Amino acid sequence: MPVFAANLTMMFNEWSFLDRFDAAADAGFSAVEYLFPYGEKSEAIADRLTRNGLTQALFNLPPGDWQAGERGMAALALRFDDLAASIAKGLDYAQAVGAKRLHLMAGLADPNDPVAQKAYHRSVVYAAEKLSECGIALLLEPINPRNMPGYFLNNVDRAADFIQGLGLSNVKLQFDIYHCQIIHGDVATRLRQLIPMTGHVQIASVPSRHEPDGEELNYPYLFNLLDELDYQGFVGCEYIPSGHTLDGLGWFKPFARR
Ligand SMILES: O=C(O)C(=O)CO
Repeated sequence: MPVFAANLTMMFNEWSFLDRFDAAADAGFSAVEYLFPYGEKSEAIADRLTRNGLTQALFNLPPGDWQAGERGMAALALRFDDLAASIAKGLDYAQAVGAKRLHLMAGLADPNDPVAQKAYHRSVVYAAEKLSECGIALLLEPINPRNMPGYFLNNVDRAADFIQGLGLSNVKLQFDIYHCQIIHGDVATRLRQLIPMTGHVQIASVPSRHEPDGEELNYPYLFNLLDELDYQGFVGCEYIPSGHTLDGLGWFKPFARR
């Protein structure tokens, strides 16, 4: 049975950020993820996790200036020093909250630009080494160009080739089924091929990015497939509830911790 992590950036927005941990646990989740923890003290997050018996599945390393439109720095050759500092900050948080997976965002850059490709390679190798010293996996996530126009890592197959070519044991694919369906389709076949290198899965309906219980993907089939493939990681619920978060959790009832 998949283990679901509530995405506290998108779900439980009816509560303040720290109270979302309590709300997710009350709703039966045993794990959480979110984009960024950096607006809170790591001790406060660690306290919410402990009191609720929650596992911190994943979060993102700092992405540069998000408000100004940055979406990561890994492919930006001129931002390497900022990237190195951001990895140190992310690692401090990860160790405080016990996270074993961190997502490195690539940034906005042309995927065919050799300068960006070289910068991305350098950044990923550097980040992988720093994270491996702490026993943490580095996740790379292809994101569809409709949600994030101009994003460097916008193709699942290219990301998989890149990870395979690197051959670093702690670098893993973040397989967001929503993004994969929009970019390529053929999700089940890609899951079968790529599950050995997949360190985290995320879900949402397509095209609306709502609860995984309608529209063009058959999630019950895909959840069974993850079991059949013996996927041992978390499944992050990175979806925008279509109404109140709790009203949309019917799909989750059979999986909820009691
Ligand atoms: O936009 C997304 O899908 C992300 O997970 C960004 O980290």
